Amino acid sequence: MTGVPLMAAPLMAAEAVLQASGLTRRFGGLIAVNDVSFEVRRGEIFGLIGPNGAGKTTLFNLMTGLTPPSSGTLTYAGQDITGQPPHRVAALGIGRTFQNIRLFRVLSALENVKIAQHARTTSGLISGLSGRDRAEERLVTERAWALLDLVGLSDRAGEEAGNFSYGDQRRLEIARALALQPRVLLLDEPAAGMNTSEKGELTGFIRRVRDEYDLTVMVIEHHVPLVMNLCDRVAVLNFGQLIAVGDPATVQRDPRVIEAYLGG
Ligand SMILES: Nc1ncnc2c1ncn2[C@@H]1O[C@H](COP(=O)(O)OP(=O)(O)OP(=O)(O)O)[C@@H](O)[C@H]1O
Repeated sequence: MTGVPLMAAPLMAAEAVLQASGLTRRFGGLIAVNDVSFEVRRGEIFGLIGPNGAGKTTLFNLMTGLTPPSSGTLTYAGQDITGQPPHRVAALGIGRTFQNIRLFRVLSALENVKIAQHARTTSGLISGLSGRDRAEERLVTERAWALLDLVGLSDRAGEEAGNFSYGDQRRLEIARALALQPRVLLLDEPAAGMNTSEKGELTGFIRRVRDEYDLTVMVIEHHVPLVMNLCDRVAVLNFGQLIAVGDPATVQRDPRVIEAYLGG
């Protein structure tokens, strides 16, 4: 995988955007992700569920370059991106949020989104913050407002991110991830810490973001009813192995899935 420039290729409808083939990750004697193969199709919302420690976050880390696989391959829009570092994976169009919120808590919502965008602009973070390139800075600010508007936080743009509720922080994280203009968005437990009404709004919100940005979405979520309602297809991991993939109704009836969740 050296010397070949990776280009973001145009995606066709109904094609596989992401393809994992035999993805495996060992940590010493533990196999956290074990020979996992699946594909995510363009435009779908693809859920990833499984009991604690099943390997879901490790799989996201493999897909975003944070953790290199022990074996197996990952293809994005027809290109082999196995083992690419996180910044290249992000530049190719795979964005993500994290289970543990990673906002700059003392910066405003607007500044958080602007900083994320500077990862993509020529002026960069430092000159962006000092306002050196004014034309680009104006564009970055306009885009940041548009993203805050999309996630319903434009009326709180000046507030420190650390003061926001979990729900608002998670929506701000999504705005930050979108600032990198991804085609695929991986959401790691977006409902974690949300109250009931925030959870209730999440399904409509994620669908709206998917539609407006023409995204493919992959989501890890523990709240099974939410996943079943939100996702077009669902994959289930158990002890690192993929035990089911399919539409929510079929997966929910699968005896291996029932056993994994209820312990037989
Ligand atoms: N860096 C690491 N070093 C060693 N073991 C790890 C590492 N990362 C994950 N693991 C182990 O791999 C297994 C899968 O962990 P992972 O966090 O991917 O599961 P998960 O399905 O996301 O769990 P949860 O739902 O609790 O977040 C666990 O046994 C975990 O302890």
